Amino acid sequence: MTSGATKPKVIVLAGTAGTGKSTIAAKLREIFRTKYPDVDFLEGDTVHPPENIAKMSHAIPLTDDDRWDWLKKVSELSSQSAQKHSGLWIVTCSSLKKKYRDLIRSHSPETDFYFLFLFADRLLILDRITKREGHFMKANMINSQFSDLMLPDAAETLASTVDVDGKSVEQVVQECQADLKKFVAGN
Ligand SMILES: Nc1ncnc2c1ncn2[C@@H]1O[C@H](COP(=O)(O)OP(=O)(O)OP(=O)(O)O)[C@@H](O)[C@H]1O
Ligand SMILES: O=C(O)[C@H](O)[C@@H](O)[C@H](O)[C@H](O)CO
Repeated sequence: MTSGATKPKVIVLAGTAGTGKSTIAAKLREIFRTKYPDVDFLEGDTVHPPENIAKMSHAIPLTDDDRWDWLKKVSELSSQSAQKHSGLWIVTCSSLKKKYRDLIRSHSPETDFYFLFLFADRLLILDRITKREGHFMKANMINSQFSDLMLPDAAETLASTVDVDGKSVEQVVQECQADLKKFVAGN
């Protein structure tokens, strides 16, 4: 646990496949290292059970039941990492539905989670995923990702959405930093 009354903080880079979660997580890590030297990020995809990866590789969308244990693991591992590494951690995790975010939060109540959604229109994501090589997630999964997607509304606290359409990585990073300013500085 970190000192004082501050809870450990986890930034969850959320959104459908191909929105730039890993790209932006790596940039934010470099930025936040000036204040949190030990901060790093967990790639949520690396803790999926092999059955989930096999399903997605065969273009079979995951169900809620496929996702529960994975979401608990994402919650646990990132919360523990925040506690061990100067109080801040980053994780990439689609977190598509509100009930998934609720589970991540309630599974590690000792930690504050901020869900930062990256969002772009389906056609842009389709184009990116079609061009991306060597990833298990293929373009034929995009429709199911969008039908599960439930962006946070104004009533959901510690959550926001950055529209990435037509924006460079640098522009997206700037908007993410602005959204996270209060969360990261609030200690
Ligand atoms: N703002 C941007 N402009 C143009 N291309 C981008 C931008 N952000 C990311 N990309 C590119 O889009 C592709 C998807 O990015 P990335 O792998 O970071 O997304 P992701 O959300 O982590 O995907 P997944 O969840 O499927 O692993 C990559 O080829 C990346 O280089
Ligand atoms: O909830 C899901 O369906 C999955 O997490 C996917 O979103 C992928 O793991 C990820 O985005 C990689 O493309």
